[in-house]
Amino acid sequence: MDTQITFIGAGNMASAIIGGLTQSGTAADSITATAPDRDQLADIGARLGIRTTADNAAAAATADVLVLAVKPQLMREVCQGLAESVQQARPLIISIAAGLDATTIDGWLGGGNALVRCMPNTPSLVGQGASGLYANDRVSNAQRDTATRLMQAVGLVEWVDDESLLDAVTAVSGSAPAYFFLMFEAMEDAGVRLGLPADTARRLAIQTALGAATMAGQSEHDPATLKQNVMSPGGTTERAIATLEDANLRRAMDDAIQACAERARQMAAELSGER
Ligand SMILES: NC(=O)C1=CN([C@@H]2O[C@H](COP(=O)(O)OP(=O)(O)OC[C@H]3O[C@@H](n4cnc5c(N)ncnc54)[C@H](OP(=O)(O)O)[C@@H]3O)[C@@H](O)[C@H]2O)C=CC1
Ligand SMILES: O=C(O)[C@@H]1CCC=N1
Repeated sequence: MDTQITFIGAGNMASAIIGGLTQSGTAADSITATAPDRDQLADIGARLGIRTTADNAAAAATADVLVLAVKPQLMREVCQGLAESVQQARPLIISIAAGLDATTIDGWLGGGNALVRCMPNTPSLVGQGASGLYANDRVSNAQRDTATRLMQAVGLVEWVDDESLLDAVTAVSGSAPAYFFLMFEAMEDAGVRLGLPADTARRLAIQTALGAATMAGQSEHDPATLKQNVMSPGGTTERAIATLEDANLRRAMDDAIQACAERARQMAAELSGER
């Protein structure tokens, strides 16, 4: 029988991963998702063909892999409701919650669990996700492979040995699709100011990002060299890049990424106090 995967929570991130999994060949009937809202469940069930239920404990009882995908603020209550099933079935737990540390979640689940913390991102929906993973010391090599296979089905997987680095992963990839979406908004607005139709400006900006990302991923050159290759001396790009450097884009990006990681640490401190 296929590995049974249960998602507790069927929101943005869970549906992005589930959508990516079903598109990459995972059998829909091996996936179950739970949520309190039956309309939301009916929608995701109809869209993705997966099993759905509002009964968290029952869904956990039959899981080989249990993905915790609720908001961090709800995690304590949800885990405590799952503890009995988890203690009996002993699935591999994968938490995708920002901030919350493995020991806290394991404690809420009654302790002694093999637990992987994963920080994914929403491009998982189109098979272009990027996830950072950390395993606690109860996770076997076979379970590590299971977690790798699961998340590799929806994109890039990078393991970290130090759990605190997941806050950096959150800042550099988990939250980062939003940084690029902000950039697309800004580029579209600027293109419109120059007279382009909005949809043309949007398509050009998005395709350029896709092209630049694909090129940077495949090239033997680093991003600084690729950037230099676009900049003809005295030309247009040089002027644009100088403007961005003068506006201190690097500093703004560094501030944003440090603030994001700091917020993840803050959330962990706030929420683990409830242990
Ligand atoms: N969004 C993102 O880009 C990323 C999110 N994450 C993490 O993923 C987790 C989920 O975030 P996101 O998907 O954005 O949040 P959403 O609010 O979109 O999804 C949360 C889901 O949990 C459901 N839910 C609420 N209460 C319960 C309950 N008691 N039992 C079962 N399900 C419940 C919600 O249902 P309802 O809508 O009815 O309340 C909803 O389906 C968070 O911990 C976040 O830190 C990690 C990486 C990226
Ligand atoms: O904004 C958040 O808290 C979540 C975690 C990473 C992306 N979204």
